Amino acid sequence: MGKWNELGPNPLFLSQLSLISGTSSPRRSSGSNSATTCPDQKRKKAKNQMGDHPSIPDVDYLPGFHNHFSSEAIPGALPSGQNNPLLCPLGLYAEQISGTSFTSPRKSNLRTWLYRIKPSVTHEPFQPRLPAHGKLLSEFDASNCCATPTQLRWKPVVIPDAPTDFVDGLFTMCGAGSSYLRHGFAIHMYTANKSMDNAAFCNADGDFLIVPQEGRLWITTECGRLLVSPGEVVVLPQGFRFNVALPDGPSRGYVAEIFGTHFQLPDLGPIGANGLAAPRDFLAPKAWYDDSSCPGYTVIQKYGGELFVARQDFSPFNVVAWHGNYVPYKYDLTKFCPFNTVLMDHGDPSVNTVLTAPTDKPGVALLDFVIFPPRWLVAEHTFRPPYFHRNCMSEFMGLIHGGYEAKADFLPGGASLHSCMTPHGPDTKTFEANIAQGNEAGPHRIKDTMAFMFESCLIPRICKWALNSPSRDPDYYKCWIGLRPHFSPQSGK
Ligand SMILES: O=C(O)Cc1cc(O)ccc1O
Ligand SMILES: [Fe+2]
Repeated sequence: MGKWNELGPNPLFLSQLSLISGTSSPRRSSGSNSATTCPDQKRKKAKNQMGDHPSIPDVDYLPGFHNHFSSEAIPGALPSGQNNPLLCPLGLYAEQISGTSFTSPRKSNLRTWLYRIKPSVTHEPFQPRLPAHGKLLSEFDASNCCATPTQLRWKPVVIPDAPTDFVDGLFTMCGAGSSYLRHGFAIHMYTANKSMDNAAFCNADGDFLIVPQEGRLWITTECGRLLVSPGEVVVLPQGFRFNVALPDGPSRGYVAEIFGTHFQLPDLGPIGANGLAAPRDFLAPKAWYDDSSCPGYTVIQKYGGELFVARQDFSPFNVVAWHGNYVPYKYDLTKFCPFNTVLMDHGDPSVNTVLTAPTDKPGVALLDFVIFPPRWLVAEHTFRPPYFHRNCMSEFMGLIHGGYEAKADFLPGGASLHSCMTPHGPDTKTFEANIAQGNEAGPHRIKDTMAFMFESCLIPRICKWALNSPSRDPDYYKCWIGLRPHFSPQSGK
């Protein structure tokens, strides 16, 4: 038996893993900034009162995109007038986290100053995490992946019954480039059912954009805490340590990872100064800290696609105050303000870009995050669903809930990949249904849906386990086979 079954981890492997790593019960933080011992006992009590999953306190956020924020869990914890005084207020340590090179132009420079109880460096040496995870990649070449131009679709991956946390439940689907060379992307998915125990994850390779599809994520970061529900997305920038707890248990979702750049808001061009995703709808956490000493806490670092662990005796979420513009943030997709045609023709999907990770070529994205939200379709004498097309960019799609306007059989939690120049478009059912409506179709509101696309200028290589997965739909191509000629040279139209 292998370490993994279908696209997820093998239960036997996971139980061995938790024995080896010595983790036991899900870890929640002490909550209020005062504990001096490991908060496991407190957490277990809270957990029993709440049933199987952690309770979520009310949290509020700082609005704005890439703003220069300041946040203090204790008033006066931020030094005034300088970043690293000889003695910081409250006896804290000053630590900077850089998201861009020190010398990046000011308009793209990202960094944050963290004021913490102990500095991050206070840990034992990193060791390879054993047994090897085996299903995460950040280098994509012919040795570990396959290339195929065929249209690919996957059914929703079953969430395992065996205890699986966010890290063990992550698996790469496809990607291109290299985290070492700071250019590329990876698309992962996750299925999980339990909170991370006494552990934080830290991705040295790139930024994660997480799209939960089932189950909320209660994410503790060094800047504070975020509750992320399906329908919202969260960006965890390169280098931040975070813990993912699952208040609803079974969880599934998608992750786009980008190497060498960060997400930004798209330019709006002729749309003007407003529209699409508004900066004020992006929410960063407020400072929150956990001063527990906690023997056996592990930091799991993804570095060059491999996982390493380091032990320390305290919670890494010990930042009492911070200021800067390099922060985790979340965004509620229902806040998106879509623009589109008001007369004819189907506009290109780029008009629905929420966030873009640029390359050095103007207008060419390493990775665009595009959504297909509820909206009115009003175009006259127009085929309204997505057109048939071949795109020089590659398109990975997922569905959070509802149906997708181009595909009758695309399921929430499923995925599809149409790579560079691979033909695709509406399936036979969608095409025939729209043609049958004729030119008289009135305004139509697309409702109760949220599909999305990760679109990249790089050609993705596909992980072997994704290609061979039982979740893959071998009959996907049949959705177009029924398209028949409507050609009628005598009709004049
Ligand atoms: O292929 C897809 O379904 C995504 C898509 C949607 C759309 O409205 C236009 C082009 C496109 O690639
Ligand atoms: Fe497409």
